[in-house]
Amino acid sequence: MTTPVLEDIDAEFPRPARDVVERLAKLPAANIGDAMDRLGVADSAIQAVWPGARLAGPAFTVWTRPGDNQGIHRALQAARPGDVIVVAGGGDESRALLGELIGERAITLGLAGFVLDGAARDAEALGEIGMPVFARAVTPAGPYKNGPSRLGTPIAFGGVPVMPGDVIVADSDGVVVIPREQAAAVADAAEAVFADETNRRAAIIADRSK
Ligand SMILES: O=C([O-])CC(=O)C(=O)O
Ligand SMILES: [Mg+2]
Repeated sequence: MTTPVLEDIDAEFPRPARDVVERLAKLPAANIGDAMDRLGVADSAIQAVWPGARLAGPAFTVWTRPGDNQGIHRALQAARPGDVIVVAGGGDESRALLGELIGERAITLGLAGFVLDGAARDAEALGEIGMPVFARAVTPAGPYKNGPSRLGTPIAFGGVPVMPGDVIVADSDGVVVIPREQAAAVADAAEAVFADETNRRAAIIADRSK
């Protein structure tokens, strides 16, 4: 399989409408999962590496050899502001694929954040700079940088298929993947779930004081 050249990925990257991403960004991942028949939820072992991290944006997909971050360095040259870099890293927990240096570069580029089917490091510093990162583990062990890697291809992420341009939403419950073609319909359905749960919660609280 050949690797598409970076310029082609940037030109052809099928990103979703920005307003749909903004609507999904306001919703809990749990409500979005419920709105997709409770599917599209990545492995629950993939969690925020600092408390309160959340992100939403179009997926810029990376496949990498486990424990190797060449693909992330390449992605930093091709991703656009607002993108979420989604890394299929084989579930490796032994080597951190990124830390605060890559986090700082992502801030410069205006990226929304990273979700890793692999590990991260420098978790405290990532929290201090406010760069959202979701990972399977944290470890001080650093990555190799030799590849191979692939950008902009379909990947499996935490057991969920991800195409470039699918919408990623992640919060303190974990990571959900919304297929790009369904994003507007899922936003409608998830807003309805959120409204219903808000009303039911208010009713539970009202009952308490009776
Ligand atoms: O050294 C690396 O490639 C990963 C790392 O810790 C950083 O990005 O800060
Ligand atoms: Mg570091």
